[in-house]
Amino acid sequence: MLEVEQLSGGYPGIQVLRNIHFKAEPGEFVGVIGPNGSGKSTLLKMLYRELRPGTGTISLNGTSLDSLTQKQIAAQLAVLPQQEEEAFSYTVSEVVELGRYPYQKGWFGRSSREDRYVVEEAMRQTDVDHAAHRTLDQLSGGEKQRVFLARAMAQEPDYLLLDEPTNHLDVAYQVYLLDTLKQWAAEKQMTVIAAIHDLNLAALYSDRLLLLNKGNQELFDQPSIVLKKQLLQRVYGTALSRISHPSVARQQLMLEPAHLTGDTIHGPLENLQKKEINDQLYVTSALNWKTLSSAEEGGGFNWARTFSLADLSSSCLRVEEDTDGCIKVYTAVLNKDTGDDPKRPNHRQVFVCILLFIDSELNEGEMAGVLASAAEAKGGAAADAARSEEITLWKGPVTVAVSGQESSIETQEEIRRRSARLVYDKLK
Ligand SMILES: Nc1ncnc2c1ncn2[C@@H]1O[C@H](COP(=O)(O)OP(=O)(O)OP(=O)(O)O)[C@@H](O)[C@H]1O
Repeated sequence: MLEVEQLSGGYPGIQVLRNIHFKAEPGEFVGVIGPNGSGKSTLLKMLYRELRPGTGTISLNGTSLDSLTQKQIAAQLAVLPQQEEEAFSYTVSEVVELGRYPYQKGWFGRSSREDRYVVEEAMRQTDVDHAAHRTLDQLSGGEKQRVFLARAMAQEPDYLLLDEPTNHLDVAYQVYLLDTLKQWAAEKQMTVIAAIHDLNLAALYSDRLLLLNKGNQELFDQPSIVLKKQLLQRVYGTALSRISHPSVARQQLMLEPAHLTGDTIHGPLENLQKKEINDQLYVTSALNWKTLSSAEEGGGFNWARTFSLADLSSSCLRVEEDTDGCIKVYTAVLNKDTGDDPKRPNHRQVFVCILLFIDSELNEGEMAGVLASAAEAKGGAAADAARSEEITLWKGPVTVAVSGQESSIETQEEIRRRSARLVYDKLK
């Protein structure tokens, strides 16, 4: 276990860190996050003893770093610093071999067969084995980063400290590197402590996060607790939104660029326009609407400013629109004769497309509620039609689009009720 207690200090005449205290368990991945200059690199430097703390202690498995020699520390703890000042005339395999130094005995320690195996394995896992005999100055930034990671892995550490490990890496290698670290951490019960700028990567890979703010420990806890919108907005001083990752159980943070926010238009419902393009009828808007659609293709949540409404080439098409306060509904109803079935001569298919525009701020759950109410109203209209006519089969999507602006309607319940009524009235 790596334990940090009451750690303070920094550089000559500059106090950077104040009272940092946390414990990292074997196999745990701890992400260190915080704004530029908050002290992430300074903390890591203290953990790998490039800097001595002013006060406080750092211990590995209960033994203070102060009572260990540099070689004893290197046998347990490996580092991937932010900037490497290596002699670039070394070859890749020579650099990775340096990782075996803590295990070699005597002044001229020679590589054992095991050393060579570990070096080759580390180069293979970081995908630099093909460049084993090239010198570092012939490699790209990302390739060099992977060579230094291979060197750290060749050290077979119990603790791995990384300062911005995904710097220089393309997205595929970022995921590959962090997946590999996670796997190593679990298999070898290695503790990983990584300073990471990218909050989304930190959220995806960290078991716990240490959030630093101006040298102080703001919070040390699970990602779902640390990555809170209000807290991060205060610490980083920028607007962001928190959402659930669409496919894995983690939170993600979305930035809100100034040129895209404030996308507000006065009276967006009046600015909706019907347009005919190539026999298709569309509704278009100057505003980006957040949408939820039950369409089989392109369904789910989205952003859109052009909405397909109906196919105009059909002769029996009815298109209607209606507005009620901050809600506008478009319905397109297309009757399709399917009278070629002798057992059901009057059987008709009705294709219905519903577009509901709501000039209001609804969250995703509330949008789903409106969509469900509209679909229920459509079902009610279909049942009424089936009673008075021959058998009909109603198909077609419901789409709810919200402007995200303040609304004149006070309750979500009212929005649902009015939406359902508009849909039912237009279809019956
Ligand atoms: N060698 C140094 N001498 C004096 N002050 C330093 C030195 N290195 C860093 N600092 C200062 O210490 C503070 C913390 O820097 P540090 O590099 O630890 O921050 P960081 O969180 O890693 O930042 P970044 O996200 O920009 O990498 C900063 O104010 C920085 O200017």
